[in-house]
Amino acid sequence: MIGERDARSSVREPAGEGAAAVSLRGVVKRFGDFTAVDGLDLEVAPGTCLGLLGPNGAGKSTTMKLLTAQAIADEGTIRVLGLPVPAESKRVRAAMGVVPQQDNLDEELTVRENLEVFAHLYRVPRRERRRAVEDALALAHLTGRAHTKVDDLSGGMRRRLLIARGLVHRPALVLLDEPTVGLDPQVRAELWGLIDGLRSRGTTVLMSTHYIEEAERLADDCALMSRGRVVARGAPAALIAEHAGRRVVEHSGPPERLAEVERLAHAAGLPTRRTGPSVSVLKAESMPPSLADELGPDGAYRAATLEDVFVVLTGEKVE
Ligand SMILES: Nc1ncnc2c1ncn2[C@@H]1O[C@H](COP(=O)(O)OP(=O)(O)OP(=O)(O)O)[C@@H](O)[C@H]1O
Repeated sequence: MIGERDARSSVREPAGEGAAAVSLRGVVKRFGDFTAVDGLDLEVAPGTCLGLLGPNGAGKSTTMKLLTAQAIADEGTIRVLGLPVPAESKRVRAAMGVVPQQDNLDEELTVRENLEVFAHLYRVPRRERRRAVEDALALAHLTGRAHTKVDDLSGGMRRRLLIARGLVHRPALVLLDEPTVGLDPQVRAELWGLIDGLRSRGTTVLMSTHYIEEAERLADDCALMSRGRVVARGAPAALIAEHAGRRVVEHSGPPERLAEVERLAHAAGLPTRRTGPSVSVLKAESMPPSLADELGPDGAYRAATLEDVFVVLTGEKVE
């Protein structure tokens, strides 16, 4: 029988040259009559950070749960670090780090004790445990708080500890489910620094988020999910270029004026999105001069963003 430690070292390198760290093919997950994940194909290259982006209910959390076998797919195949899931889910769970959306830290224990418990659970060898805990403390900038009880930490510190706890065994792959949801901008920026640091260590990161800026800042590659499927995939800049072009022109006015702008833009094959009391025409750089004349000179030009792509492809507003 293979030991936990052997299991860890054998899955550290995914099988085969360039093999994906995570691979889902044709994955379907239903809850009763409702299909939450609907034929999902997704691969994450080793050493990259993939942002799984999508509106509420798109199926991001369910996808994460399928990777840890907390949910079992009805159809399709899943491989994580070269191993099939759920068949090898125990080995897979030992080899990866999972940072849940919900804070489930042990409030009675200190920061260090929380990390020690997980180092033990993840079977970090006894002689390496102290070092592993020190490294995790340093990574999360919590060395000075090692003896503080979790109960006495700020929200941002708790979230950093939650991430550090998922990293204490130096996993090759980390799953981050909405790592900064509900946090204030300053704490969010702190966590972005921490997550960025993982990439420089060569850790593969799969991060779900519905914050566009988070994906834009951190992800090498984004998979945009809507209704259980990936509707677009690529580096943020490439997605913007493909779906929103370089420039966007915003026209404001009463509802009938907005509807007219939309009609003219669509007739010319240009996508649009509503932004409050205005309508944005995407790919404005390819607008025929005759259309520019018809729309008039009152438009405000700006650079296209990933948010434009998100809204156009998912039909959802950004929070
Ligand atoms: N255990 C369950 N039973 C029934 N329906 C579920 C269950 N888990 C998820 N769903 C439904 O599946 C859909 C996808 O949910 P999921 O949590 O994966 O979305 P998400 O993209 O992570 O959204 P959020 O950002 O809101 O977490 C939702 O409509 C949700 O209500």
